[in-house]
Amino acid sequence: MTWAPDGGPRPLARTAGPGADDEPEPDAWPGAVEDFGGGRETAGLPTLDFLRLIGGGPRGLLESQAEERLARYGENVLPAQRSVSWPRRFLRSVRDPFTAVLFCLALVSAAVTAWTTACVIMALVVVSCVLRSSGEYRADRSAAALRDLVAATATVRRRADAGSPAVAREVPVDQLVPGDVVLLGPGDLIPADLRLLRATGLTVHQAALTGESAPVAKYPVETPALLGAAADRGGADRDAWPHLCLQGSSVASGSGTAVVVATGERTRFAAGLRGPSPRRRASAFDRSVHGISWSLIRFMLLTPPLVFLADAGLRGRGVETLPFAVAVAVGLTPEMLPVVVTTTLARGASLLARTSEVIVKRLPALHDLGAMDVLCTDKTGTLTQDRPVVACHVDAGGRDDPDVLHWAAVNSLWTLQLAELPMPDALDEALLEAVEQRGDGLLDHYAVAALPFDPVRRLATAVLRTPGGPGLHTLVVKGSVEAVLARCVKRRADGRDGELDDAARDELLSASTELAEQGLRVLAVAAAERPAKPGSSPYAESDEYGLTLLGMVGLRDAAADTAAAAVTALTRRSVTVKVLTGDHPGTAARACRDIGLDPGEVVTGDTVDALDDDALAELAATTTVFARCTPTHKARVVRALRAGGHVTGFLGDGVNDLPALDACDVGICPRDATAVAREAADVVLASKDLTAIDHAVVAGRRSSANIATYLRIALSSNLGNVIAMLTAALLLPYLPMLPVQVLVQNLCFDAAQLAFAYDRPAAADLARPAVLRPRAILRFVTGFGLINALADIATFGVLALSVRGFATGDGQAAFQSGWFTENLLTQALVMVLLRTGRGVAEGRAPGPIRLTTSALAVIGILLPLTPLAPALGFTTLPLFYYALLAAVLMSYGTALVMAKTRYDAGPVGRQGLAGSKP
Ligand SMILES: Nc1ncnc2c1ncn2[C@@H]1O[C@H](COP(=O)(O)OP(=O)(O)OP(=O)(O)O)[C@@H](O)[C@H]1O
Repeated sequence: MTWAPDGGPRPLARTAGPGADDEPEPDAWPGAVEDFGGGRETAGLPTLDFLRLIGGGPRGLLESQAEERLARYGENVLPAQRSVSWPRRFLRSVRDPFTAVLFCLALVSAAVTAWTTACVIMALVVVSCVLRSSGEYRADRSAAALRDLVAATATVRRRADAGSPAVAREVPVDQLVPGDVVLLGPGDLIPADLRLLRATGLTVHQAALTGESAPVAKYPVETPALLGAAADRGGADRDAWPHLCLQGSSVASGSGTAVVVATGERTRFAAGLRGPSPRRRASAFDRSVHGISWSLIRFMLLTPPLVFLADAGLRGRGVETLPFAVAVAVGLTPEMLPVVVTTTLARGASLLARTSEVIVKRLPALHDLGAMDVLCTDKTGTLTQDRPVVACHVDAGGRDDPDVLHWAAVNSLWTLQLAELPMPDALDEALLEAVEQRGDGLLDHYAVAALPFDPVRRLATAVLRTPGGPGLHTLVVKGSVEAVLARCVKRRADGRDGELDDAARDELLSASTELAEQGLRVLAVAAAERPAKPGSSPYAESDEYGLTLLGMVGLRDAAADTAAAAVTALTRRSVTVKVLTGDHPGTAARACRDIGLDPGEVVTGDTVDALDDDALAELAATTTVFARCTPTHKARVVRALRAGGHVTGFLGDGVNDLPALDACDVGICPRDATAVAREAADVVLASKDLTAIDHAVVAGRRSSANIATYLRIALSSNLGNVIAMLTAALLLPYLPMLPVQVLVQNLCFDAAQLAFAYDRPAAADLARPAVLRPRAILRFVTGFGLINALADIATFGVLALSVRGFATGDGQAAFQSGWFTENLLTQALVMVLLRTGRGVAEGRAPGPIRLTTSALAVIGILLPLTPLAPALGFTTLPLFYYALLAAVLMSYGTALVMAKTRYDAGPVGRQGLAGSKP
């Protein structure tokens, strides 16, 4: 990394574009270019020619020009953010694997001319797709509305009219137009395709474009010779061109001023979106819900051939049983799972936004919040207020020395001034404020170059013209004690410079630890005077050597008001909180103690570097605080925790948290986080109150519990029915239910179960991480499926007693009607009794559940008595049957309650949704 004195056209230097003085008026350059796509010809033009071509200038557009261009080129919105049309939405839901399997089963039925079965299955497909697309439409709309609340903004320079000065102001990113001049600082998203006019130590993350994880240096290129070289290096690949910053990347460090060359769908990022979308890492949601779905689909596909073979082998039936076999497979399918999942998550997310101001940007993240058992968080700005106040300033001998504060503030002032950062860092602001209060003049110095703070190097440097020393430059460096000390050879104590031997270094390190243990953030300040470099040779990192340590500044940053309450609440919910910070181990440990979190033994980034992935996973499981972490360390710890089987969340607000936010299962950030953190996070906390995370966790668990309830009840009931149906099919000379009856029953049960999206789960389900584990669900389904099958088989007995001609074909319609009624009634019973939230504390079932279970029971009893009955092959039943059926239902209900009580007290039940690990 290099930087330059006195602003010349050099890499990473504060390099001036065409100055404000020689800037022609915008009207002299009519916006004549239709294609701002940054093609090679335009990107290869010298800056001034390019600005002329696009009708812009470094002082920014006039507001009227910006309006015109907005009308002409449209909003700066990516095609993927536009709303999806209804036909596309419908087609997308058809692509769901459950729907695809149903579709295949309908085709099989049509192939054997079982038209009624085929039609009913198709009706099921259409109902499920319509419900799913409309659910998704509502979910997308509310998610988009929620996302708008945290929409990104960009800092642009615009003028009210030709005579007015340029004013930097925030505009929503979608209002940016070609020719706008944008200011960039650390943590900013690159809001469109940009060409740099100036840059200071600018590096960008462009992993989304190139997959390259390390930040890449960017700088303006103006002279034809340099431009030619850059173009040759970059070739057709514009990501590699140093003077172009492309949408989809973000600022890692430094600052810059750039002109917008392409917006919306003309950006390179938008072009990439037209191809296959990049795969997101598999989250906890993908692993559980998708895992369960695929196990079921395999099971469903196996069922028709098995039923068909059993019927053919044991009863000698032929191809006529195929529609029945298909109907049984359909009966086994929880085809409403996607609808229940979407409705449950969307409802949870919108409730959360209304009640706790938590914005869930990606719906499955709500499930992942509920499943999260470890929350990693950074310290500054999340657990602390990020409003530091200077508490002390000492020289390298430990004596109070205002000069140290003075030089630290000089460094802050000039790194901010030269870097033209849109927003100052809180530490720099605190230093400047402290000096201002003392009435100390900082402008006696004139800086020639600066390298703003970089969280990886943990240093910021300003180069000043040495007052009264012509031909001399003074480097003023501030940063973490370790980073600064490593570049020092002397120390200044009591106004005198002395050698810095190993003993003195150790002494200084322990002095900084002492300050840190008092909860202070510590900055070391150093300086060096040396001959000025000639204008053409830029300063580089390698110039930060041979410094004299001036001393240290301690700053106090109080704990965030609600941090302690949030940690207590999360611990109570069995979520382990871990802190990953770039700060000093002592400061981190003290900050933890201040909020009631035992820091244990603090591990530093150096230790992380020394461990392989397995060893790190082991250490991460038992460590509470990782300090002196670079962004890469934070991401490695998060990945290690995930590899160790933990569903891991990350709460962070800065550019140094970006890799960790990308690596975790669910990324969370506060609303005033940097734009890039807001973009990367799945969940945004809109209020300052950190306990909102606890509310979000509860909402996630509630959603998962409701999805689990649906799965357990749908699958156990379906399994019981299928077992009983197969038994009956093998014993009876006719089918126990006509295919159409199986499908109607299935449709009614599916519709009733949509109410589970509105259920209120048991308090115990909200106390632990809610991971949907296929094995735990399967055990439940097998046990309760068998009880259900027994109830069905008992109904055979009842039917055998009450229906005349039961064993011969004469009683077929009555048998099938009786069994249909029993099926719907047992399903209603199961829905009420197997819900988790039916304890005294939870009160009555919510309205939608009461309504749909009642409707299910009423349809079960009345449908065989309605005019529709003959069309469906039903007939009326003797009253005696109903009396016996009541007895079966009572016994079944009692058996269910007893089994459920035993299950809840057993090892799997006690673990709640989590069950055993898959
Ligand atoms: N503006 C700055 N100028 C110079 N040094 C800084 C500046 N900001 C932070 N530092 C130093 O760099 C260290 C690491 O800072 P970094 O921003 O990576 O982490 P943090 O903000 O302290 O913690 P967290 O990771 O919890 O947000 C700090 O402890 C401090 O010594």
